[in-house]
This record gives sequence, structure tokens and C-alpha cells, in this order.
Amino acid sequence: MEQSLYAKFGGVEGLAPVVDEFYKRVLEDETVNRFFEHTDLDRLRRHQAHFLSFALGGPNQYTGKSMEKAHQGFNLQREHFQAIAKHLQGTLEHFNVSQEDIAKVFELIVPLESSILHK
Ligand code: HEM
Repeated sequence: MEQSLYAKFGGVEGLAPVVDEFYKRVLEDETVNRFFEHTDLDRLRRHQAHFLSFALGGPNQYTGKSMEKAHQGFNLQREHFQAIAKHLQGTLEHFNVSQEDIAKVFELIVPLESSILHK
């Protein structure tokens, strides 16, 4: 069986520098950082770790239903999802992940878009 990117990075621990990079990019971005205004930094870091673990094929396998609940009340729009996707892509490129593997990551996260937006 093909190894997930999550495993290639070395699981939770190997992912820590990737989470840091992603976290920095999201926090610097005015299109999305306000959604995390009331999220304390530990929680935000946890969100980024969960998000990345999911995107890289790790153990957090969210369903549409739990995603709807988690994003309820934020009324997220397409541009917000795209901003996060852009930072995900930039972060993975920063760590020299191949375009082929990045495409697989997007196959995992794109189907969740409708569960996250406009809630
Ligand atoms: C496939 C895409 C996404 C996944 C898998 C995901 C995952 C999650 C999960 C699991 C939670 C609840 C628990 C936690 O904090 O870890 C959550 C909460 C949240 N997500 Fe996402 N998310 C995604 C996209 C987004 C996007 C595009 C935004 C906004 C730009 C966003 C903003 C938030 C916010 C503001 C919370 C609440 C944080 C808090 O205050 O606890 N998420 N997300």
C-alpha cells in the first residue's frame, strides 16, 4: 500500500515544523486571520495540526457532518477556503512536496468544501 504523506513526514512529530509554517502563513493573511480572533493560540495551533493531519491522510478522518458543526456560525465563503488552500499549497511546496502529492492532498480536502462553507 502506498504510504500516506502523513506517514512520510513522520506523523504528529514530523509534522510539527509543517504546522508552524502553515500557522504562520494563515495568521499573516488578512482574508482569514479574523476568523481566529477569538480562538486562543493553542486552539488555533491544534486546528492547523488537525487540518494538516487530515489533508495529509493522517488519522483525523472527518465527516461532512462534523465539519458542518465545527464551522457553524462563521459563514465561510469560497475565498476563505481558497486562501487556506493557497497556504496549504505554499507550505507543502516549502517542504518540497511533489506536485503529484499536492494534487492528492487536494483530492482529500476539496470534497469537504461544501460542508464548511456558508454555515
Ligand atoms: C478541509 C478543510 C478544513 C478542515 C478539515 C477543518 C477542520 C476543523 C476542525 C476539526 C475544527 C474543530 C476542532 C479544531 O479546532 O480542531 C475546525 C474549527 C474551525 N475551523 Fe476549520 N477546517 C477546515 C477549513 C477551514 C477554513 C477554510 C476556515 C476559515 C478560513 C476554518 C476556520 C475554522 C474556525 C474559525 C474554527 C473554530 C476554531 C475555534 O475557535 O475553536 N476552517 N476546523
